[in-house]
Parts: sequence; C-alpha cells; structure tokens
Amino acid sequence: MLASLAPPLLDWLPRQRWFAGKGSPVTGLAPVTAVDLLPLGPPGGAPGLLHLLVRARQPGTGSDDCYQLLLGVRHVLPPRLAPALVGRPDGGPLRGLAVYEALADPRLAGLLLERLRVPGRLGPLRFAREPHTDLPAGLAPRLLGVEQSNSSVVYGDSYILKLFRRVGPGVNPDLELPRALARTGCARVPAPAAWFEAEPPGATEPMTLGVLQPFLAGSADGWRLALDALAAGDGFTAAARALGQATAEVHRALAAALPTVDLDPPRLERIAAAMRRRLDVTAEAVPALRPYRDALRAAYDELTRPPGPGRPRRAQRIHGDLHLGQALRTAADGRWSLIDFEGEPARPLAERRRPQPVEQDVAGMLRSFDYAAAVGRAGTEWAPRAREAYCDGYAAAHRDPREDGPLLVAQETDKAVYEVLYEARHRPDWLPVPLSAIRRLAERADGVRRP
Ligand SMILES: Nc1ncnc2c1ncn2[C@@H]1O[C@H](COP(=O)(O)OP(=O)(O)O)[C@@H](O)[C@H]1O
Ligand SMILES: O=P(O)(O)O[C@H]1O[C@H](CO)[C@@H](O[C@H]2O[C@H](CO)[C@@H](O)[C@H](O)[C@H]2O)[C@H](O)[C@H]1O
Repeated sequence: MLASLAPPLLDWLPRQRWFAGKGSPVTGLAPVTAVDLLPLGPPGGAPGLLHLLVRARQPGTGSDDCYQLLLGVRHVLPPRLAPALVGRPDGGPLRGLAVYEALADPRLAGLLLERLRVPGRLGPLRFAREPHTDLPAGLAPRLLGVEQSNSSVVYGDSYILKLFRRVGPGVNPDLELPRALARTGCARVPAPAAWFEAEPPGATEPMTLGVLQPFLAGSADGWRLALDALAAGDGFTAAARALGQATAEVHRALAAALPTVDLDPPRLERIAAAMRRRLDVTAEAVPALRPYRDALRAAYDELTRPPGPGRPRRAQRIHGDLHLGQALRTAADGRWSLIDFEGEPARPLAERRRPQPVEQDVAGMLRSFDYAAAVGRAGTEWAPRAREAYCDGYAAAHRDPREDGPLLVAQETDKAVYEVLYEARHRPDWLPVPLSAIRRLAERADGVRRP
C-alpha cells in the first residue's frame, strides 16, 4: 500500500510544521506499521482511517526518524476538507482515492476517542486508560490550529489528545512525568486519562503515540498573556512570580516521585561536553553563531569548576523545554499549570529522560521572558524584572536558582544555542532574537575570561 502512497507523502511530509528533519531531503519512506483503524466504505459510505508509522530516509543525517501519520481516505473529498488533502495515489489499492490528514475530519478524530475509551489491542497498537476516569462518548472534536511540534485534538472542551509526530522506542516523558506527578497528588499538571502506543515487530520497547488529558478550558498560555500585558503596558511581575512558584512546586514533586542523582565532576563534565557539542553542531549549521563560539565555550568551562562550599549540585527529572508557551493560566482562579513534558523535541529520547539540573528549566523560562520582550518590543526593564520575579517566586517555594550562577548561565547559554538552531530551521525571521542573547552572553563570558 505504501508504494502508491509514497510519492504524495514524500511531497507532503517535509512541509508539515511538525516534521523534524527540515534541512535535509527525504529520499524515501519505509513502512514500520500500518493499521486500518476504519476500513473505507462504499462511495457515499464511511471514510477510511489508516494509521501509519513510517521511517523517513534522510541520508547523511545519521538517523532515519519515524513519524506517526493518521490518514483519512475518501472517494470524494468534501470542499471543507480540501486543505487537508495529502494527494491521490495513482496506483495500488488507493488509486484515485483522496488521502488526507485525518485529524481535520471530525468523524475520524471522533473515532480515535472511541478507541481510547475502550482499552485493548489492535495489531501493533495498544490503547490504555486510567481505570477510574470517566470518558464520555460523543464529545465533538476540533483540531487545534496552532503551529506546534505535534498535533492536538480537543474533545468538547473536556479533553485534549496530543498525537506525537516523531516517535521512537521508550515511554515519552509527556506521558511518564504527568503520570508520576499525578501519583504524588501534584495538581499543577493535567493528569493523563488515556493513551496509546505501538509495539512494532521486533521492537524492544513500546513507542508512545498519543496522550489524552483534561483540557483546561478558559485558560491562556503564558506567551499570549505576556504579549497581551506588554501591549497593554501592564506589568507581568506578579504573574512571573506565581509562575516561578508553580515551577518550583512541580520540580519538588518530580524530585519526590523519581530518582535524583548527585552532579559529581564526571557528570558535570559530560553535561559540559554535550553543551560544547551542541554549540559546534549549531555553529556549523548557522554561520552567524561562529564569531561567538570561543566566548560561549568559556561559560561551559566555568560549569566544570567546583562550586562554592555548601552548594551541592543535584540532577533530577525536569520539564526539559520550559517556556512561556508551556504554562497555562486559568482565568477563573489565576492558577498556573505546566504542560508538554516531552522535552526538547530535537534531542534523543534517552537523553531527554536523563536527570538534569532544575536550572535547565529555569533558564528556559528566563529565555522566554527575553523572547517576549523582543517580540512585544518592551523597554529594557521588562525582561530583567520578569526574570527576577520568576526567580523570587521559585526561591520562595524551593531554593534560589540564582545561587549557582555558573550553572544557570551555562544552561541559559545552551538554551540560546538551541534556539538559534530552532529558529534557523523553523522561523528564520526570528533568528535575531536568540542571536541578541548570544551576543550578550558572549560579552559576559568574555568579561569572565578577561577580568
Ligand atoms: N491540558 C490542556 N488544556 C488546555 N490547552 C492545552 C492543554 N494541553 C495543551 N494545550 C494547548 O495545546 C497546545 C499544544 O500543546 P503542547 O503539549 O505544547 O504540544 P506541542 O508539543 O505540539 O507543542 C498548547 O500550546 C496549548 O495551547
Ligand atoms: O513546540 P514546542 O512548544 O515543543 O517548543 C518548540 O517551539 C517553541 C516555539 O513555539 C520554541 O520556543 C521558543 O520560542 C518561544 C516563542 O514562540 C519562546 O517563548 C521560547 O523561549 C523559545 O525557546 C521551543 O524552544 C521549541 O522547542
């Protein structure tokens, strides 16, 4: 079946926002699993729903990533679904049929919820749910239009299903961590209600494919709220402080729920080495970063010097890609919740599941205030105030993340380097935002190198 689907998919896949392999051509697709979730009916009857895991061949990248696709199949595509068209295969069993993004079709998205309501297996797919959750039938689905790393469908403003696009063996932290947090009673993170995974033939571990969790209706994300506050000339320090507190609570709950480790010198050296590697890879890909490479390395060297006495460094499971867009505040009670514990989508899963210093998350959020200030054209004081308020809130609920300056600066540098690559690949117009932070961090590191 894939042979006839391959030509339209080869054209369509690299254009999707969630396609992670931008920058290298896709030369072929290899099927991993194919499951008919709903067989195509006769003309005028039910659409078909095909679940596919495909490996995209990208020579020279060192890895052929596996992607999850949900494809609708119809004899005739109604005009409202025209933007979702992937293509019309010109041979094989799908010849002449319209193949399209199934999540855009409420009938097919609804079927996914039905599958999640009833635990069980279907070929290599396994559907599971928390035993005592009440999942009503027939909730109206709508595909979220936001441009993200994955795809999400909201059901009746009650639940949201996140479908991971680039998938790999091992439990996804976006299922693992919220489940662990739910067990501790931490209410800052929506608890998974159901999920599904695949066990392809020969796989050593299942791949998490999707997670259903309660939808926080009436909430707005921190990025939107920060930009709104900036446009209105309102302050953001109270919100930032509360967000710092929420982050600290989640970190404390994660440290209680899952193993933590000492950041001894060999571990710190490994962290610094990984940061240097990311810097080198990014400087190769983005020439604008090259003039700052040596100065930034100094920040990583600082990290490996022994910290002051009484400052034990520890690592634990963290969010891994914390920014304002990952924090939702409900209008009714002004409470912050954190979402999207997948970690940085570009990093290998095993690395994302490794314990890290909490400063990595704190640095991510600090960078985000900087982004909001740049995009919202804030005055020079806005970001420093928000950053301080966030750290104050964090310190009040846990410990002060500013205490270990070298660790925080190294993490912030690493994050800004990540953002340079992210923006170069996904939003080149935004590249100046992390680059201006890189300039600032490089000047600071130069000051440390030549006091
Ligand atoms: N539990 C939730 N309640 C309300 N909105 C949510 C919830 N989870 C996610 N969202 C919305 O969906 C968007 C995408 O979710 P996210 O987990 O960040 O996916 P991605 O990995 O694709 O970025 C978020 O920016 C947020 O607007
Ligand atoms: O899609 P995800 O939420 O998993 O995260 C990716 O996309 C983010 C952009 O939406 C990106 O975040 C960067 O841009 C944000 C503003 O749009 C800014 O607030 C963040 O600080 C900045 O890192 C994130 O890095 C990326 O992993």
